[in-house]
Amino acid sequence: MISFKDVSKHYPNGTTAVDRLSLELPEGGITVLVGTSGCGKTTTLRMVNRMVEPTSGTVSVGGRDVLRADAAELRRGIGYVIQQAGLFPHRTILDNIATVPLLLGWGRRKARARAAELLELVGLPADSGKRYPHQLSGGQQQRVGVARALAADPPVLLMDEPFGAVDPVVRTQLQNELLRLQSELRKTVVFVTHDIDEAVRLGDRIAIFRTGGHLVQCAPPAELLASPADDFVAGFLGAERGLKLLSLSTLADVDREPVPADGQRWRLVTSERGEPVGWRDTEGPEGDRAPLLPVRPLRDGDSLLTALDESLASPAGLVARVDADGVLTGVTGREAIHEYAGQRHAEAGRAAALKNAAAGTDEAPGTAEASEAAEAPEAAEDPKSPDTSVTA
Ligand SMILES: Nc1ncnc2c1ncn2[C@@H]1O[C@H](COP(=O)(O)OP(=O)(O)OP(=O)(O)O)[C@@H](O)[C@H]1O
Repeated sequence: MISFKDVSKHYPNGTTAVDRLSLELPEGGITVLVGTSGCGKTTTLRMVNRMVEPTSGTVSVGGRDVLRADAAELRRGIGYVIQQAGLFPHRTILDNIATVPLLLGWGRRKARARAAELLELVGLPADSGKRYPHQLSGGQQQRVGVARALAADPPVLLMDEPFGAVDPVVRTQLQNELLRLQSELRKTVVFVTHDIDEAVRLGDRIAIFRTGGHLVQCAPPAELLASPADDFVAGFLGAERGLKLLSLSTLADVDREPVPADGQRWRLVTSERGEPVGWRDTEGPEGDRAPLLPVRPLRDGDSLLTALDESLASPAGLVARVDADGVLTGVTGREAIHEYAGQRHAEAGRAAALKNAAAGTDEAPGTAEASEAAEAPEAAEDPKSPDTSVTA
């Protein structure tokens, strides 16, 4: 869908912002560009909609060289979201969202109706449409920015640090919203961030750049975490790579074990409806009258990192697992989580090794050429990216 072939961007002052970049961005997936400040992420992003033109090489969208396209037409097919949303201050929220449909000549009524639909899609109340940007919170403005970018249903969405200016709680909400929207809309998204945790959460693939506009590695998050190409990537991913890898898996991936039977030390006490209410130490001096210790029941969709945390907090070393109604369905122990984490790590590492082997020795692991060369069937699957799954 989007492809960079040997693309460089040199500015007249001698700066090389992007240096011989070759990269294929999978259709319908989120590719996150990360790297140190000034490494060329924004320049790369802006070459997609031709806000910046490459000095050499070819950038194409949908098989078409962007330099041969009419710039205005090209941009209508590409949504663009920036930090601080960039809304027009003197237009209402509805009119902000309707900007591109109006430019496309949709007519006011149809454009407004589409804007109202989008307001709902991004989780804003209908009455916020009549307000002006300054009357919304920063997080709400970002949602409007996303709605505006999606208004004409473009196949491509460029997002340049869209959630960089909001607090961590709102940021997590916006990330969840984006993942929800993306599961419905399947846009080809290019997302720039400084935050590696954000990249791991959102990316089907992560491209890591280093100063001077060099792409160092591009791979699914699990593969990057299990097998960083070099010390720079490892440093960028930070400590606790194993834990970050756990955050990519869910509890559904690990088997349930039976709830401890009577006669075992820790009893999981449940309500009449079968909801876990606490752990009781039956071997303590108070026996069956011992006070209950807290339990935090988890569902299949909770991340394994959360599950590991709960297993450490649980006096029994067990996670209480419940169904959608909160009813106990079994438990999972620390050891099982640990064992699964080890396997996943090894699997992702093997996938990266296979890719390197298929690509020859002189390729950095996970660069575009390398990933094309190896579609290994036994590779690790990336849970977030059905379209790009088994990318090896
Ligand atoms: N118009 C310009 N003229 C000259 N140099 C530029 C211009 N735009 C960007 N640069 C330089 O190109 C390099 C890459 O810039 P770019 O904005 O793409 O980096 P970035 O990775 O997005 O940075 P940041 O994370 O800080 O936003 C930087 O050294 C920057 O100073």
